[in-house]
Amino acid sequence: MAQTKFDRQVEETAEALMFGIGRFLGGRDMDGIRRTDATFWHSGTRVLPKVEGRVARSSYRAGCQRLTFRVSFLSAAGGGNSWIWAHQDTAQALWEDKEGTLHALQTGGIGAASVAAVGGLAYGILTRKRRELMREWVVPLHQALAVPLGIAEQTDPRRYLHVPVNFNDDDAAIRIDVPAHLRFNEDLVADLIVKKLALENVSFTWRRAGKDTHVIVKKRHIPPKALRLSDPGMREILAKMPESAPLIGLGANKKKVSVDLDHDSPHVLISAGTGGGKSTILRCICCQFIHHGALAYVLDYKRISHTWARDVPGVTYCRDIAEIHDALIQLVQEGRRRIRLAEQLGDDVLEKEPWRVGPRLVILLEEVNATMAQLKRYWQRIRESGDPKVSPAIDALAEILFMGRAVRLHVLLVAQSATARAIGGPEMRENFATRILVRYTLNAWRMLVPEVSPAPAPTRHPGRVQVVLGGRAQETQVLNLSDAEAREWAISGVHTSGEAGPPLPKPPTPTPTPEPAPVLPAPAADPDVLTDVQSTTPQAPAPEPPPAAPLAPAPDDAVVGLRTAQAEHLPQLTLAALRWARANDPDFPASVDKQGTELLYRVGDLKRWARNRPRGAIGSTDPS
Ligand SMILES: Nc1ncnc2c1ncn2[C@@H]1O[C@H](COP(=O)(O)OP(=O)(O)OP(=O)(O)O)[C@@H](O)[C@H]1O
Repeated sequence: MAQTKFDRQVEETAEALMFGIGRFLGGRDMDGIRRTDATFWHSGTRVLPKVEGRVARSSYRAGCQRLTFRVSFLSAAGGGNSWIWAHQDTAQALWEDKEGTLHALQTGGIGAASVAAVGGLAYGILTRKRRELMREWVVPLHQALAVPLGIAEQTDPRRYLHVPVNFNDDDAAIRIDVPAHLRFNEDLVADLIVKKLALENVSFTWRRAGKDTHVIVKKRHIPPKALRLSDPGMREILAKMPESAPLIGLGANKKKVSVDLDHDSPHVLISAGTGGGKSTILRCICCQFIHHGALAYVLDYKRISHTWARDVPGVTYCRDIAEIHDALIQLVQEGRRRIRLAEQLGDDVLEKEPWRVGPRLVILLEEVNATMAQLKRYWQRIRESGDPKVSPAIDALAEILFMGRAVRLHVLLVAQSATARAIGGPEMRENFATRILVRYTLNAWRMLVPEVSPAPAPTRHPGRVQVVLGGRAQETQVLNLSDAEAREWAISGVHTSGEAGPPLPKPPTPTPTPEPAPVLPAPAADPDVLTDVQSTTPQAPAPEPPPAAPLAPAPDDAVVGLRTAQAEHLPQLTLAALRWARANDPDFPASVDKQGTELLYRVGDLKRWARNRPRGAIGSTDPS
């Protein structure tokens, strides 16, 4: 007898029901399509060939996990129904008192929404790094590896790319599950991993046997974990570094990493978040320059970043904004003088005797973001009608940065966030061919080092930095000199031994700025110091300057005892405070003469000390 249409429908429905129950119990996708290589007992790792469209995460779960979830869900739903059934009276009461129920639901809803919002925010913050890892490294790596490995592109990268958040740390291990058929080019895959994760000096350990095929990627030849002057051979390495190329630290394979100001880049940019080790880097570089006879200008608006440089011969420490302003203007004048001199000397002479333009001048500019803002504010305060709007000190810095290596003026600039605006425009950043980045964000990297992409993952390892030069980033462990070591290294060089190198000028004393300060402060206290720094005649490296005609001493050059100084120049301080400071403050100026038993001091020195002294600290000399 022929089957009726109704019979066929019944049969088809029964068949579909049977399959549905089978898929439900087998933990398979309910539409019957097998999308991943998951089995009942094992989770899947990749999407099967020819599967189209997005694959849900649940498709990767093992069948037994999905079955457990389904049964639990049904039990919960059944439980809800049975609660209503068992509590019919309560349910009815809620239904009858609709307003009360709605009110309770509203209040509860607001509470639940608040909890959800706070939870969502916390989740967002806690998973920020992981999301960044996925977006910046894991997904791009997957896009590069999918085809060479023969893995479907819809595959969830997390299933086979096991990349830890801090994968650039020394002991991190990256594991990549590869297809067991091994029909792929291992060299190509390894190359893509290195490129896409911006790795350097890594080892690959392949496991090819059996089902669990994978490769483990680890760093090898890592830079030293820490680097101190007391480490074996370090002093010798430091002593052998060329005068123009101080050591920054050691890279992988103990490779020396340095910056050559004569050949690589005349200026250096250091970009780091707070506590990233900026002062340590500057200390390390700067003390080596001073060791070789350079003059250093520390422009430190934070006042205490480089206590090691206190009283080191050849160092001018400018702490307050008036001093920094004056110093920059003085330095640009010196730069212009050197340009003229370089023109006279000609390239041939300079090639052989670059020191002819004068000793190397190294300018440490700390916290450029804050200092620039302060320089602007200072200029607005002291500027008079007819003066230019832009601070001449900011202009001076820009000019120095454009002066080039021949004038031997070098800026080591530190920025927490080296935005173009902070350092005076995007073109200014181009003057820093060498950039040292520490604890950077990816945005900072893209802004400062667009030529190196992708960015190497930052690490929190103390003293570990990326030194970028010529389109290449080198991971480097910075030499960590203590204050005492830096000081000792700085003063153990030509400044004190009087060895080779140009004769040392007296470091310029920036003009103390009276209130109101002068409009365009000339380097009044010592106007010719920088212009005296070097002979302008090619034949004589160290001629004695002709004896200058005696000048009437400027008011700040007057020499007085403490009592007179307090009464006439420092009325804001008490005599007791001055005496206390003389006994306790290491920055208190040295006496220049004696009258009977009374020590005499230069007025300018006392005024400068008074402006820079720590305020309000315990044991402060501040009378207020
Ligand atoms: N090369 C290094 N080796 C080991 N530890 C280092 C190194 N550089 C910095 N550190 C550690 O980081 C700390 C902060 O360093 P440093 O003072 O140089 O940072 P900073 O960026 O100047 O800080 P701040 O922003 O507070 O001025 C140091 O006390 C030290 O513990």
